[in-house]
Amino acid sequence: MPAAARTDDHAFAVWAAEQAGARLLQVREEGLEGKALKDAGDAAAQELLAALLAEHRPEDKVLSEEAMDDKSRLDARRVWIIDPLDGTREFSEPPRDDWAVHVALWVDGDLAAGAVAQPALGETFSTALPSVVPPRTSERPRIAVSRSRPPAFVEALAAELDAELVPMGSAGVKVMSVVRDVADAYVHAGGQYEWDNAAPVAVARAAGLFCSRVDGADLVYNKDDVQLPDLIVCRPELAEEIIDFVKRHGVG
Ligand SMILES: Nc1ncnc2c1ncn2[C@@H]1O[C@H](COP(=O)(O)O)[C@@H](OP(=O)(O)O)[C@H]1O
Ligand SMILES: [Mg+2]
Repeated sequence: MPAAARTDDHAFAVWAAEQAGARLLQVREEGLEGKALKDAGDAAAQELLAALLAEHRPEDKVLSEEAMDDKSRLDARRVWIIDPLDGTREFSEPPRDDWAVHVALWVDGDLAAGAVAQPALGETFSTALPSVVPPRTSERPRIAVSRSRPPAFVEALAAELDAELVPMGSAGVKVMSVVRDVADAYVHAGGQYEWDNAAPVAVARAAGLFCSRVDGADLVYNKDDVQLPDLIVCRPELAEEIIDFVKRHGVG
């Protein structure tokens, strides 16, 4: 473990996400396919992250997609919100690289640190070294959407903004696509959970991107109900138009 990760939560998030990412790359080499590969990936990454958190941050609570929800987190000051494998479907389709490991830390009411590892891309984005979003390379806005379940309203939004849709897997990968100038916005509705977007939003905010619910409200984490069904992450100049569209048309 790097010395900084002992005391620095940003560095710990990066290290833990990369450890789980390395484990997932190994699992992908074990000859499994389909559901067996998905299940093995979810289990291996969960086991590794749970062990690292128990050993190195024993006082903290954890909210994970792959573990029972321990409600004592609601009275805690520090809660790690993790998705050991986001984009499980794409993980099971090698050599796709649109899957990720999410590690976020929530402290006293808001996200305080986060890392999103994209192991098959060899990249980790984090609050340890906030990303600098490159200048926009596309004149037409590009909107990242779910590859397997794109929300219907995003097509109408794209038509209004004269935008192009860029389908890909994983919420973390879609948020990082905005950080990387592969897309200019990620707009989602219809279902998601805190672990799907906590670490990505921590990273995107640190990079200066706009992040909110689709109606412009704040994203709130470590709630009793962990559903967080919709969000926008975009270049700041696109936020008003997107929220305005949702106010006029809804997300139905
Ligand atoms: N309508 C929905 N309801 C619940 N979860 C959803 C959802 N749409 C997307 N997600 C979750 O968000 C993540 C990204 O999905 P997508 O690739 O379709 O954009 C996936 O996480 P997991 O892969 O961790 O299950 C997926 O389960
Ligand atoms: Mg997920």
